[in-house]
Amino acid sequence: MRIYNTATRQVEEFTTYTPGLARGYVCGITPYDHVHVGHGRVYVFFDMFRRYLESLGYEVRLVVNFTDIDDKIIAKAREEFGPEAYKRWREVPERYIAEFFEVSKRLFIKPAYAYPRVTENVDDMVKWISALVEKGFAYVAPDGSVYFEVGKVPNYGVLSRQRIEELIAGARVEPEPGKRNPLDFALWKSWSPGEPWWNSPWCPGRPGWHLECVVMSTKHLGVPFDFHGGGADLIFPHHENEIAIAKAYFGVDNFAKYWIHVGYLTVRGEKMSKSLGNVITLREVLSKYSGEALRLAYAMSHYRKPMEFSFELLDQAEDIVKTLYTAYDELSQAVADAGDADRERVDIGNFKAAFYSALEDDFSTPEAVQQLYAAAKYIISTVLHKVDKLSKNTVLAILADYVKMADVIGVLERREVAKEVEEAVKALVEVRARLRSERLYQLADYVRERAKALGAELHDFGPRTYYTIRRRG
Ligand SMILES: Nc1ncnc2c1ncn2[C@@H]1O[C@H](COP(=O)(O)OP(=O)(O)OP(=O)(O)O)[C@@H](O)[C@H]1O
Ligand SMILES: [Zn+2]
Repeated sequence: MRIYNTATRQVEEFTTYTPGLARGYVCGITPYDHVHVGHGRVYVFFDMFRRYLESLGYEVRLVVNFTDIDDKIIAKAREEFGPEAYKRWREVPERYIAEFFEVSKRLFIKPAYAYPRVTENVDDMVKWISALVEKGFAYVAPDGSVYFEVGKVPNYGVLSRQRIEELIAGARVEPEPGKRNPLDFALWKSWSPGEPWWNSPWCPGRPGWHLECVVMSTKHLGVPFDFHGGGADLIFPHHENEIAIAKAYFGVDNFAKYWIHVGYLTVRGEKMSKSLGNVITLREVLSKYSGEALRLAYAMSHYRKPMEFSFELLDQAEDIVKTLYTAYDELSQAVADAGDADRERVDIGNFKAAFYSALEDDFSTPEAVQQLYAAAKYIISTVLHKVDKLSKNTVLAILADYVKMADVIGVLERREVAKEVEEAVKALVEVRARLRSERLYQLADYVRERAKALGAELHDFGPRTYYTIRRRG
């Protein structure tokens, strides 16, 4: 398969350092407020990418961190707890990390290999900084902060394709007292009154963001590893600076082979973000729509393009989810009506081929979703009508191919239905069949209406009746 690599600005063949194993790191949230639909786009993308790699046979180790100490967290704690902030600040990240896990579950995001937190890795970070100072890549400022000296690494700017001179001229980074060069960035930030702090050889303080991600990723994944990603806003300076640190520390050219960046989720063309005040939280969306509908909505845009969020898009996606379940439920029931031999040729091979080749080509989920949806509609319009002319093996093979595709996108995650519900609906189907055989059509229709009101839709295929059960929650 081929994927776009920000480091080379090219769509490249994806191969891993260790055959059969894919190791990746995604920059996690700064847990100082509710997770929003923009964040969701990044984590759902990497979950689909992971599922796709798994479908190709890879073992995937995906690490997602939490930046659980940061200026924004401190500010939020002060706002909430006033003078108590110094003691209670940890409640802020704890609350939003819990929320992240809650919505991840409802979005059917598979658990990561590890979820490292900055506050649990400060000792390692201090060791790294000492080594970087010793190697001459970092210096201690008068206030005890430690800065990384960007000019000491060759090719700074490789990822964002910028030259140091241009960056300085562009004045995109504010000069700060204590820095030798405005592009230098803090590896260790000295403590200010009222802030949380950790001990270090230089001064009490806390680590800097760029260092944190290099330490945590390489700790869990080794060096070099296969892919590193996040939202497109992280290319510069965050990922650029991660690369510079790793280059200095390990002497490797690039500590991750593929750099994968997800485009912005926008509202009226603007990036959804806290600072712009146009945030829609995942909790809000997931109180009205299924996690599967949101996954489909994300998948309907190519990951590198901006995606305009709307509730109409979610309505549309929810309808698709319903069709996907109808095809799954009814095809599962139809297996029992299939015979021993195929008297007709029916398969979903063309949808399957197009589905996988779309993903193979820079992960084109919009095309893949179309193929999955087309397969569902074909199952409903054609396969279900012909099951009595097909062998069980054929029907089972179609079902298996269909489910495998759905598993990559992460839909049909609620396919298990409680046995009691299933039995109750079956009983209604039987009663209705009896009524029809006794020509009591009005009563038969009544049963169907009641079943529908309770969340079970009955569909007739000649003498056979299949049903789909509405998923809740
Ligand atoms: N609107 C968005 N579209 C796509 N990705 C986003 C969006 N907002 C944030 N991200 C990504 O989500 C991940 C977590 O981001 P982080 O917690 O740093 O939030 P943030 O960018 O500060 O968002 P906000 O400004 O809304 O607080 C990052 O990879 C970031 O690039
Ligand atoms: Zn990061």
